[in-house]
Amino acid sequence: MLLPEGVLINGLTGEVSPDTGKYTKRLSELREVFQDRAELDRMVATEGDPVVYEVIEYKKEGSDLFFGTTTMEAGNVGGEYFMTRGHFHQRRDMGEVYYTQSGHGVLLLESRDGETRVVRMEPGVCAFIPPDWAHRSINVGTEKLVFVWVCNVEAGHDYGDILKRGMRKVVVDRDGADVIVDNPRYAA
Ligand SMILES: O=P(O)(O)OC[C@H]1O[C@H](O)[C@H](O)[C@@H](O)[C@@H]1O
Ligand SMILES: [Fe+2]
Repeated sequence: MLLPEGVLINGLTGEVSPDTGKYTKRLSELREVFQDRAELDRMVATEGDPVVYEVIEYKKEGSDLFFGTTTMEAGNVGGEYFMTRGHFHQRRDMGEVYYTQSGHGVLLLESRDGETRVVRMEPGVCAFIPPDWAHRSINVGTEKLVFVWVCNVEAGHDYGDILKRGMRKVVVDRDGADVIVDNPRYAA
């Protein structure tokens, strides 16, 4: 029998206590994700391959739900803000919840038929990600972006389409403001 438990989450650092697993994504592992690969290579070589985000989870064998945090560093690659890979769920009938704790971000979503939506990620905003919308989070601020996510353990990740083609829109820095523009590399 699974037992109830209170899990302490630090909304400024993303620390989860207790946690059951974590991983870090560094810039060199996200080469397909960014437009300016020469600049990315330069940053990897000269800036010590910076951490872009860390995921910490709390998952109990036998449960239908799991949750955790994603903590995104501030930064950009040639003006394109640090972002997650982005994915659809393998299970097309399963959505997700993202509850922003600190920082400033953009949640970029794309439906199967190519509609784009944006939900601003600000502390206190709980984003509803409906089933079958691809989702990517982007740190557009100057501090860490920390959010709690809650998902069904069966949802799974489908990275294929997004890693291959990118999303239709990208979020870039223009004179300190975040703007959403067409992805120059997007190939339908
Ligand atoms: O897996 P990515 O698209 O790079 O996003 C990183 C992570 O972001 C959120 O925390 C999701 O809930 C995770 O399932 C996801 O893995
Ligand atoms: Fe997801």
